[in-house]
Amino acid sequence: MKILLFGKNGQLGWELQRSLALLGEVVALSREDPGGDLAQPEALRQAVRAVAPDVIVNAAAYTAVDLAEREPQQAEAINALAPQVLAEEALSLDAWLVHYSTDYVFDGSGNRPWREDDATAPLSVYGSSKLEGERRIRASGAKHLILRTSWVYGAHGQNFLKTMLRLGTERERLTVVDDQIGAPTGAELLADATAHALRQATLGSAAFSGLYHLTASGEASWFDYARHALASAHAIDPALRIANVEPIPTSAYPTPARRPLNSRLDTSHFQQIFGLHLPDWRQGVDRTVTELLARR
Ligand SMILES: NC(=O)C1=CN([C@@H]2O[C@H](COP(=O)(O)OP(=O)(O)OC[C@H]3O[C@@H](n4cnc5c(N)ncnc54)[C@H](OP(=O)(O)O)[C@@H]3O)[C@@H](O)[C@H]2O)C=CC1
Ligand SMILES: Cc1cn([C@H]2C[C@H](O)[C@@H](COP(=O)(O)OP(=O)(O)O[C@H]3O[C@@H](C)C(=O)[C@@H](O)[C@H]3O)O2)c(=O)[nH]c1=O
Ligand SMILES: [Mg+2]
Repeated sequence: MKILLFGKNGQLGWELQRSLALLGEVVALSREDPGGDLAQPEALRQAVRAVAPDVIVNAAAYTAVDLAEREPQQAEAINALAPQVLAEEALSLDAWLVHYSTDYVFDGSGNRPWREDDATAPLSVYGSSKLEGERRIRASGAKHLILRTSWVYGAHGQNFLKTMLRLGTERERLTVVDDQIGAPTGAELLADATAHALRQATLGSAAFSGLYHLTASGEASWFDYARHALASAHAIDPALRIANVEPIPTSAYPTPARRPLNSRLDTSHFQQIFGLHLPDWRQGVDRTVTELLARR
């Protein structure tokens, strides 16, 4: 099996290079490689045709949530138009397309975990552009796995966990929002779960094609997450001085983009269809904190 991976240097792309290698030959591209730039649809199309993969995995995206409010066209080009091109090419090759989406497609109302068929209503440009990418893939007729995830972190790349470990060891005091609730999800878990699901889908049938929610289990506010990460770091290295983390409402942390309050995703469909267990979010956070501290 031949797999074409886009966005190989992102948090998730990095981990996918490892996980996908067990499934077949992986051709991995970054934005710098010819045909690897999602903002150049014609070159992208030619790259897919030249490789003629059995599976396309798209880990590239425009992920700068606040900046997207000022760059809606760039966000749309990368998060919506490029996925459509990939889907068109997947259809003509009869290949699978694996793509990722986000909790930010929801408006964050209520407190029940969102199911795949719940109504979407993004609050941000990033969320709208990701939703449009989903729609275009679903409309294409290509076999696809669209995996909606949330709050991704990893040892490779930039994320909230690394920011908290940095600020939390530089400052005396950190204030973090406690009214946005979701599930921190490790890029490692996401990549491994993708490979397991993809193996079943490719050995199985087009009946696996669809939209799935895929996150770690349990729930946390950003405040819970920050506090847990710093406590975990302190448990590993008691000599580390860590900030006092204080809860604040979203209203006390103004940002250009609005973010959902309820970002909980119901993953029971994914767990049931693919027979996979999703561990509690703390497990991956603890492992990554350990890895990051060992690197110092
Ligand atoms: N991060 C998160 O919290 C969440 C992410 N997701 C989704 O998961 C997927 C993976 O995200 P994640 O790994 O965390 O994101 P990252 O921001 O870590 O990685 C995204 C990658 O896409 C690359 N990229 C950006 N623009 C282009 C372009 N024009 N052409 C080619 N590559 C480009 C980036 O390259 P460069 O570094 O050069 O910009 C980067 O390597 C995305 O679909 C994202 O929307 C969903 C929920 C949460
Ligand atoms: C740095 C910082 C952030 N915050 C808040 C702001 C925000 O509400 C929340 C998280 O901040 P970030 O900017 O890291 O989060 P953000 O970039 O919005 O993260 C999102 O990225 C995209 C790509 C996704 O798809 C989402 O699932 C989600 O992970 O924490 C604090 O309250 N205190 C702080 O010191
Ligand atoms: Mg961010």
